[in-house]
Amino acid sequence: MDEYDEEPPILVSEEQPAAASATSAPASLDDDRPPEVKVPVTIVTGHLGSGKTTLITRLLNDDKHGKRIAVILNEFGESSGIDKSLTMNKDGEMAEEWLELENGCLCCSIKDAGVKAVENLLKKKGRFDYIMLETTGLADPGPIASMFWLDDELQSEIYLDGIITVVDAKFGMAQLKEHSQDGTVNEAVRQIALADRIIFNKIDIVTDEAADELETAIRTINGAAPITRTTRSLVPIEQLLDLHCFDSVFQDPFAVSRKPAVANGASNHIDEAVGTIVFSAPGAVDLAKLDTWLQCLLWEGTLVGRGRLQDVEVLRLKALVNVSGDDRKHVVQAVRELYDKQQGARWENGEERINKVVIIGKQVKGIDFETSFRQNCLV
Ligand SMILES: Nc1nc2c(ncn2[C@@H]2O[C@H](COP(=O)(O)OP(=O)(O)OP(=O)(O)O)[C@@H](O)[C@H]2O)c(=O)[nH]1
Repeated sequence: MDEYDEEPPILVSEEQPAAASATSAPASLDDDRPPEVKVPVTIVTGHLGSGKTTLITRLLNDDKHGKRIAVILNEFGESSGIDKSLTMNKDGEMAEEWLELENGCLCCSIKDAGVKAVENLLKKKGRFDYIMLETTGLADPGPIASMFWLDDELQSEIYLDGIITVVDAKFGMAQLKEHSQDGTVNEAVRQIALADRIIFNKIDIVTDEAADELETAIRTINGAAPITRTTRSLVPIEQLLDLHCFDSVFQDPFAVSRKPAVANGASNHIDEAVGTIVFSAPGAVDLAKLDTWLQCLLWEGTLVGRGRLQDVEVLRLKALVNVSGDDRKHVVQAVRELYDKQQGARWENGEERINKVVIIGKQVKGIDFETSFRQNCLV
């Protein structure tokens, strides 16, 4: 694979001064080693009891994938089939013990799936070739995802493959309807908004109508992530691992987003404010203009040519862009105010060079991002 060997991706964050950030920030694929050397990390998130541990346990017990997966679990669920909690509290410090399974997989249960756990895991590099990281049910996966962009050491060793969100078919609707005390987007909605793939689990205990209603609500929030209905988180491995959601061209979100977003007013009681905007625009993008556009949107909350966006909060942005003078596709990924640009594969001969943008966030509906993009990002 030589797609990533020419130009480092750009990483920027609000904390970094804008002038320094875009060119000098560490890049996730910017060293000399081919990307294959880096270990992929998949974040598995989802509300309490949705089936995350069930999903990961299946993967651990499956030896057909031929991977030595290292799993960081927040805690072992009853269903894990692993009857030993491996976290011990030594003098107030968390000590980790890694359990090696028969098929070579490694497993560790900790209270906090943060940088430290991954750093400790990397000391065992060579003994695994994939990392699954389960967040707690109430976690916002945004900061966890961005730690793989922000931490220099981590991102030279590993890359974020994707975020998988498990949704509970039985309680998912109630979880989406919960209103957070401070009026911010609740965690269940956030977890869906950030997902690259959605596992719609526990289908066995709901009616088709209830499942359809919830799927419509999910689709209203995130119109881009493919949804797979499952029982006991049973999902083909190729829908979980090696998705390259963050560093390659995403699957055509246009196909799923064209589905009708709302049926029977299904989403009327959930946090309606969160939705997905998808648009495409022909033409070539000027990278500097695109940076300005993204920074205004993600850092300042303004849309170039339109001014301040009242109450808008971008939770996730993905774009495939045709950069002027470059025969490779560029992929933009943002999780809240952090964004990352990377070169992808070459445009095929005869392929239509079109820019595609997906924006998932609060109060984004009805805003004309497309016109602003066309007028301010193209050469
Ligand atoms: N009926 C039914 N039960 C399921 C399904 N998937 C998981 N469960 C059960 O739901 C419970 C919670 O599953 P877990 O996999 O532990 O969920 P989790 O998301 O890891 O839970 P937390 O770690 O508490 O957030 C367990 O008792 C599972 O056996 C399903 O598809 N159908």
